Amino acid sequence: MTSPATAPATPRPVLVVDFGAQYAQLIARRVREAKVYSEIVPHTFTTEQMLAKDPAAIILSGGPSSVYAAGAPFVDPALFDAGVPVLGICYGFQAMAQALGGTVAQTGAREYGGTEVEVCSAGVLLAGTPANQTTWMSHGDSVHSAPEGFEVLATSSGSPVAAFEDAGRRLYGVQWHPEVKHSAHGQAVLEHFLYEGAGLAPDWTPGNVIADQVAAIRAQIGDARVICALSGGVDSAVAAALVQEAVGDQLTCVHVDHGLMRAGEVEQIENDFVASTGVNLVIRDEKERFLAALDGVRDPETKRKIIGREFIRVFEDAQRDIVAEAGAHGEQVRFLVQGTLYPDVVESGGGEGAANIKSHHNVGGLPDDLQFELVEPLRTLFKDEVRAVGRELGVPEEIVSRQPFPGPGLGIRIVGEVTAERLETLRKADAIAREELTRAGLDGEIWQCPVVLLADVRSVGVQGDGRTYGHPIVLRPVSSEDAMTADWTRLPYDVLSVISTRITNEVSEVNRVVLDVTSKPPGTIEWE
Ligand SMILES: Nc1ncnc2c1ncn2[C@@H]1O[C@H](COP(=O)(O)OP(=O)(O)OP(=O)(O)O)[C@@H](O)[C@H]1O
Ligand SMILES: O=c1[nH]c(=O)c2[nH+]cn([C@@H]3O[C@H](COP(=O)(O)O)[C@@H](O)[C@H]3O)c2[nH]1
Ligand SMILES: NC(=O)CC[C@H](N)C(=O)O
Ligand SMILES: [Mg+2]
Repeated sequence: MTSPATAPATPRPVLVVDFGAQYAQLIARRVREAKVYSEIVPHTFTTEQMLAKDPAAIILSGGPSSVYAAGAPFVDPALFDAGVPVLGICYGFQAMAQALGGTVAQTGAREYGGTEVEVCSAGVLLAGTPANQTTWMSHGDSVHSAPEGFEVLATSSGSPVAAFEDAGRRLYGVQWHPEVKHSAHGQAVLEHFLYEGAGLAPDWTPGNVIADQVAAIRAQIGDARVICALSGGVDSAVAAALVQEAVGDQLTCVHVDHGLMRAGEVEQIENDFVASTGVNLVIRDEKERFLAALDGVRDPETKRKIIGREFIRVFEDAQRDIVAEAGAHGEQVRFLVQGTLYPDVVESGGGEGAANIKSHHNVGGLPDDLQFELVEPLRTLFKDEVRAVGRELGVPEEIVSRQPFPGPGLGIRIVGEVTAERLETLRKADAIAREELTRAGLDGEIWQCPVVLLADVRSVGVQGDGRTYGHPIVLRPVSSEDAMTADWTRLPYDVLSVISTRITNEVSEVNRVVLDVTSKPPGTIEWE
């Protein structure tokens, strides 16, 4: 092994080959967490292009295709003869099996979410992990027989071969997603591949994100003025802090009060946020504008696109006002800072070949005629990495540890048309749920808890001996590491009971409260 003194400045990367996975970036990140340097490359890279990067190992990601379908991305079998250790995950595992002479087919038993696997031989990959373990799967195809020379390590009810390895050739594969925290021993599996399988040492520590970003922001913005879209949430607060660190008072933050915020939120930003961060903040009251733009709209993607477009129109107005205030010599504000994170990009179909699940207002929902140059210092990071950066920058803990709240706000938590009355109904129900969860001391356990109004659904109830025909409220408490996957939070029944009773007593339009017990996948966190 190379001694530190002679180690090259840029270590040999572990390449993550992206087959259009929702989780490719997550794989890279788990590798970085294991203190091994990692980069993502598209599956369109040829074997020569990959080998030109002198990879220390290669990980083949999952993906939406079926390996046996016409035109599906495939792995050049020559890759497996290059002497580079390879780990295949889900689609990558199936592609590897097929390329080396194994068989892949649909079993008819699809496995989504938590799945039990039975270890038949731990090998290198599963060494030291339990004989029965819960993994996170998301697949419809399975490997039926392993290629010659491979040992089968595990099986599940829907996967005759759920993991295999050929330790001699340093080739490994798993049907489940070890990069996902819900796979009980996922990180151990990755580390076994990296340390034992590929013989790598945990000697790469991430560079100083803050120093790098501050330098990059200075280079991008120079001495120009910049506005930051500030929601009061974690991401934009940390993005604003980074930009403030880089260019100081060239920055003005703009918060859009679109009428889709929860009870008390705008006041909180106006008072607490400014007091604790000292940012220069403009709040724009745009409630009427957003309600008018959403009038009659029921389709979730249309709502998202409208909200994304109106956000930008408001920032354009804000920049005109800032210029006007600066007088005749005021220059245009060309730069717009957004707290975009990597999951927003992936879910908007921004990852190589990844499917568009929903257009996040700040990515896929942006209008085509966008005039601003975007400054997005957090675009490759995940939430917990952003929180770490925020703490390092001294952003107050009550902001850094806040639960996420989506930019389109309650607009995508009303299933059906958004109206002022429905917003009021949802705001009341949401305030009750939040108050009771906080009172029960559960905020730290929950990633977030969307409260959703099924405005187009009505059901019969009985209240005060009379018939009611009201709307249901859905509680969607989830636990998650990074919002890429999630599980429903097992809240205590007595807390659920108090929330249900209070909502049906205090919010007259609601006569039923239901609990969403779906993991992600297959559900997403928000309903729209
Ligand atoms: N009401 C708003 N006013 C101004 N900008 C907003 C508003 N809502 C969202 N944004 C912008 O859109 C970005 C994405 O929103 P998102 O909710 O993902 O991030 P956040 O609010 O900063 O953090 P969190 O995920 O913790 O809620 C924000 O970082 C911010 O730049
Ligand atoms: O700023 C945002 N703009 C959006 O358009 C948006 N849509 C979803 N979310 C948040 O993203 C995370 C993942 O949500 P989903 O599982 O619903 O995709 C969850 O934390 C959601 O609250 C959004 N945030
Ligand atoms: N998540 C994946 O990689 C899925 C692989 C393949 N599309 C299947 O359904 O089996
Ligand atoms: Mg937010």
